[in-house]
Amino acid sequence: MLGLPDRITALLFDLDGVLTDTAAVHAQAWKQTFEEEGYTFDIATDYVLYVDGKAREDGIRSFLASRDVHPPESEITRIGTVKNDLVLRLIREQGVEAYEGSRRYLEAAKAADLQLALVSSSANAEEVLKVTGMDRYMQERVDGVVKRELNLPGKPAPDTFLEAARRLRVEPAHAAVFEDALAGVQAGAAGRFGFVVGVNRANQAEALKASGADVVVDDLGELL
Ligand SMILES: O=P(O)(O)OC[C@H]1O[C@@H](O)[C@H](O)[C@@H](O)[C@@H]1O
Repeated sequence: MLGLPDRITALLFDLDGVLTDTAAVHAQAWKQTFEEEGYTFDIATDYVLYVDGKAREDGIRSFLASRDVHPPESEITRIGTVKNDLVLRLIREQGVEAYEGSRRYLEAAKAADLQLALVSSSANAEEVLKVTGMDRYMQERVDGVVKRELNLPGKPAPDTFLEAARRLRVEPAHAAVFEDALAGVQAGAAGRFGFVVGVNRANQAEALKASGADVVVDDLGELL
């Protein structure tokens, strides 16, 4: 059913790039922020490898470490605030669109009585989910704010996905993970979830497979 093995009863969705087109906005905001800080920043490599899918501070730490820069926490927080102000401004200016295929998929999953949860690294997930009206599909939300409150390690660690499964009272083996970021697919594989769907929005089907995706699609509508 829905392109998933029969054992799957719960679906855990990433947000930016899986349900909404906000991944590109985040990438653009990170590029502008790091370039203003004096670094070269390539979306196809730097964003994909070091920042995509990770919590804000983890992304900053990981990108700067790739340049052998290891700043104090105050500096990480400062850069994070600059980027967040920018991404919120871009989102306000450009608006947020939910992918039509994803909306249809959520609708079908609800109709099939599957359990649904959102698992996003973003501290802005609640707002983004709400403006698209997709919050009504989700029984649970483990986002960047919850991650901070519970002090959970972020993606590529599996902990945020495991927390969502725990809240839905489902074993990881019976839950499927939907992710567009390499760090997110790695988290799904590390948590031994029953199925990992890689959503290829950035021409990286092979890398998603190599990171642990069981199947790779360009759009969730393909699974219907
Ligand atoms: O800075 P935020 O909104 O808390 O988001 C953190 C991360 O959230 C992820 O969903 C995005 O893929 C990243 O690009 C982003 O950096």
